[in-house]
Amino acid sequence: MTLAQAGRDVTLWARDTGAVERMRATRQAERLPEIDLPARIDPVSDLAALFDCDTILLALPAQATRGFVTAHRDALSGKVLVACAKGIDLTSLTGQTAIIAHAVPSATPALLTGPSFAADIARALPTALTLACADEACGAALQAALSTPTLRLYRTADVIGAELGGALKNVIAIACGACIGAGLGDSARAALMTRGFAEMQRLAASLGARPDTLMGLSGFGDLVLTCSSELSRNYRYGLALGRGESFDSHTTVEGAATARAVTDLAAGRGLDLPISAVTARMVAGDLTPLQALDALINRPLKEERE
Ligand SMILES: NC(=O)C1=CN([C@@H]2O[C@H](COP(=O)(O)OP(=O)(O)OC[C@H]3O[C@@H](n4cnc5c(N)ncnc54)[C@H](OP(=O)(O)O)[C@@H]3O)[C@@H](O)[C@H]2O)C=CC1
Ligand SMILES: O=C(CO)COP(=O)(O)O
Repeated sequence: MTLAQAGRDVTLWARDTGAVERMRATRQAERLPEIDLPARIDPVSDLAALFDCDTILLALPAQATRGFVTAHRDALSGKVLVACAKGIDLTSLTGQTAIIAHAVPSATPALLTGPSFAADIARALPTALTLACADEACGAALQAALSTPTLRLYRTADVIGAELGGALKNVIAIACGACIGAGLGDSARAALMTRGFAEMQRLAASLGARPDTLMGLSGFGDLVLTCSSELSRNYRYGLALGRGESFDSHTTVEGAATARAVTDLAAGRGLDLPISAVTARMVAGDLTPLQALDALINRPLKEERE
């Protein structure tokens, strides 16, 4: 939307042919109601039109990326593939760019991440994001190509740090939602955000991320947004857990699978990540929010820096 508003031509592929036909007819997308699609967006359901593009932004749910890039590895060969999903793949326990590099070694993987709700960007509200690419020349070219008058991109070569920030904050957002949903208060949420951020930094460091990346838009920035806004699906899912309510199982809640992946990664590295661990157990239905609180608050006392 923002690229087309800025005068660039965009091909928008989706697998649902009915949804594509409705987009072409109404010039609106069902996921972004009441916002008109600019004329420069061309909605298509034909994969050949997608594969005509040299640069492709992949905005599938994180657990679907591996299947998609593997199924289309030949057609994606040599492309610049920009992952937009925020999650750790449960099968490989890797981030989105590693999945792309594994499935399509000739492609250049990159990542677009940071604090942003799709509806805000589509409405041309000001937004700042992180563009991560290990290939610095390609990263600079993408930064220029994808920035618009309302979307300001910052660049980094620390892809691991950027993707871990975006993935891990979703787990903490579920915990924060559960905290508020269970009536535990804003002070408790601030504690969860802060100690959750410490867990994000600990895991990211052990996987080779640069500490300053976690302090940026893709880490701290997105954590703040997702743990405090009811526009976030991860936060709303947590709210439902906290209130003991059901939640629409068709809604994409990336932190649910990533909480499990984080538990596996932490176990393999001997890391203690208690908030992520109880969140994974809440998501699995093994722990109520009050049992999770009990497990966290009664842990042995320690220094804050540990
Ligand atoms: N929405 C937002 O504000 C933001 C989202 N993101 C991230 O973007 C990613 C996608 O989120 P979002 O777009 O909101 O999710 P949605 O659930 O709204 O949309 C996912 C889209 O992916 C399609 N899809 C799912 N599986 C496949 C598949 N195997 N092959 C092809 N298409 C598939 C769905 O198609 P169908 O309708 O046919 O199921 C749907 O069009 C997530 O990782 C999210 O964290 C990041 C920042 C902001
Ligand atoms: O990543 C997002 C905001 O930056 C979107 O958050 P949700 O997936 O929780 O809706």
